[in-house]
Amino acid sequence: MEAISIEGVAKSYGNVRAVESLTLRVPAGQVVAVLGPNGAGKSTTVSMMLGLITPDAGSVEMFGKSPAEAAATGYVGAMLQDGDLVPNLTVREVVGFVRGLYPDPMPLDEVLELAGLTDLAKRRTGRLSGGQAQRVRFAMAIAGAPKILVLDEPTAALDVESRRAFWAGIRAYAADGRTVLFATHHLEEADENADRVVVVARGRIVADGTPAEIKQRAGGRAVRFTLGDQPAAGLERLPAVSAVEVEGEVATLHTADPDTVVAALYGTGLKVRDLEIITPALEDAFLSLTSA
Ligand SMILES: Nc1ncnc2c1ncn2[C@@H]1O[C@H](COP(=O)(O)OP(=O)(O)OP(=O)(O)O)[C@@H](O)[C@H]1O
Repeated sequence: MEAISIEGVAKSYGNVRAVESLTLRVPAGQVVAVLGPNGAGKSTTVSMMLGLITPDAGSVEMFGKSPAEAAATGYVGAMLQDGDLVPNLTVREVVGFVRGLYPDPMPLDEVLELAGLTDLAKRRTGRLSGGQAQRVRFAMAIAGAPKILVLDEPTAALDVESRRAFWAGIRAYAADGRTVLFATHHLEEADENADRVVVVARGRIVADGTPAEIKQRAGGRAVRFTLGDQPAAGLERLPAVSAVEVEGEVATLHTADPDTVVAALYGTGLKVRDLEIITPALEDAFLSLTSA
């Protein structure tokens, strides 16, 4: 049975189509990144998975249960973008309280350890930094030992150091065969932490694969050289070229096969200077996938 089964869900707000007929099946034990730019429909999808929003069409099941049943039985734990913490309780009290709501929770000390909160257990939550408060939200999400953990842009408020610690905690949690789905708009975060990346744009899935496949699909490599004042016309028709960009005197030919492009380029009669083969930055690759 799939851990998460999202079948043809759709959601509009007035005339904004936030999610359009999205289907996603996640086997148990997979760590999936839902990657997309702002407004792509990630939060709406996550909210439908958790039963916080009812889809206009389609259905969601977690291990065969409805979102409401999955939440009630502790199958799913969630960390959303916001959510206030009760300020006058200690970290240990807050996490302990949430833990007490579940039928088969994780030992409290283990939760605090995984979330990096052991040393902060006696601190009142009103006195935590933004990053520390985010760790408490993570602890609350895993306290019930959910089989499925859903996180909506979990590191948005964290600095680099806290991000690293945070992802180490998630990976440790997932290592026990648990299923994790997280939304992010950082390709690097998806690349480093997910087994599978589902790219969402304008409410639809535009790519789905391993991080390596996604990078490959996003254009792979590029051949860059100084074109000077020679005409760029015709470069896009060279074999294996998927796209051409010219900026000032520099031309960039996107391709999955740079060797073929270089060979063809020398056959054009153009004067090619400063030739290099580059791997475009991950963010550029992501943009090329998500822009219409
Ligand atoms: N409550 C709402 N009322 C009206 N429109 C909404 C509402 N929530 C979301 N939208 C719109 O639906 C679309 C998808 O939004 P959603 O929050 O799901 O995207 P997202 O990918 O999570 O974006 P972000 O990364 O900015 O959180 C956007 O156009 C957004 O403006």
